[in-house]
Amino acid sequence: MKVLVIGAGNMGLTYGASIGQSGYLDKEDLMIYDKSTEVVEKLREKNNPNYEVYDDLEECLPISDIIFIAVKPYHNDALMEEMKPMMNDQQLAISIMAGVTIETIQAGLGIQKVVRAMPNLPAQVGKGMTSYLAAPEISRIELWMVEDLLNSTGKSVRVDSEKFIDASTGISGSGPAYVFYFMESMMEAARNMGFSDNDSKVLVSQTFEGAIELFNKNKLSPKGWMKRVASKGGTTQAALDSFDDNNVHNLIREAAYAAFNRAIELGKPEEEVELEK
Ligand SMILES: NC(=O)C1=CN([C@@H]2O[C@H](COP(=O)(O)OP(=O)(O)OC[C@H]3O[C@@H](n4cnc5c(N)ncnc54)[C@H](O)[C@@H]3O)[C@@H](O)[C@H]2O)C=CC1
Ligand SMILES: O=C(O)[C@@H]1CCC=N1
Repeated sequence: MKVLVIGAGNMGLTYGASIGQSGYLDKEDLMIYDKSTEVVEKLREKNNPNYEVYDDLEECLPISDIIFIAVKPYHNDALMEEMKPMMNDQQLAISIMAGVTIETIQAGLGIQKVVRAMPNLPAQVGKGMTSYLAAPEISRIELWMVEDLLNSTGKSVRVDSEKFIDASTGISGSGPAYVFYFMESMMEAARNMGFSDNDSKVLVSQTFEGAIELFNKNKLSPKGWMKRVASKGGTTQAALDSFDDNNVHNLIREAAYAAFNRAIELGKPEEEVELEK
């Protein structure tokens, strides 16, 4: 089996590295292609032992069995136009592009076997969360292979409609940025209180790490944990009351819905949406 990753950016390189390290494939069976000469040159300099780097789609696409599409959604139309004449109906495409529907990819590539997946950036450290949906034309055996590839980056959950891919984009896909937003705000508060940059970073990152570990080791809900931290009339309660007074809970929910809605918008035909290029 030969796997091709198209787009050697944040996510494409993550799949290259994770699948490569998983040992599923020999070096010549894992290929990465990018249309940017600069990106390809840099990658070749690094000489990764787990995959081959290509700068010509005609050399790598026709020989691939599974193709990851990891370019930005607004580059998809041009890419699919280039790919279509070289595709055959036995090939299987896995798209990780936000918003782009299975139907769009099937029509754009002229194939039926399409998986739409939504990973997230912690995939880079093997802690990714991916939701995915497979077209009915994909066999059970092919689905196992897809799952193995996706799970090389962390955990995955299979969903039964595209709505849940867009919804998970608003939760786990974009979610790491919400966590970083929170971290940035706490680090800024620490710096304002007089801590050095480094101490602010350690105070905040260890707090996040500890809280997540507690959460994962116990069945207590986040609300339950909040109660354990907060003493009656104490400091935590003062902070939580400030969150409530400022409606932070609803603001976070609204932000997640903004991402969900944007994912739906990205899936509409280009003329209906003003895309940022
Ligand atoms: N960054 C993230 O946290 C996540 C991104 N995604 C999705 O992953 C996709 C890729 O995102 P990133 O890796 O962040 O983007 P990126 O900008 O880091 O990488 C995209 C790469 O695609 C290449 N490219 C563009 N057009 C091409 C073409 N026609 N042929 C070959 N290569 C081409 C670019 O040169 C670039 O190296 C997006 O569709 C995004 O929606 C999904 C989940 C999380
Ligand atoms: O911001 C984006 O559109 C992509 C999808 C999820 C994370 N990054």
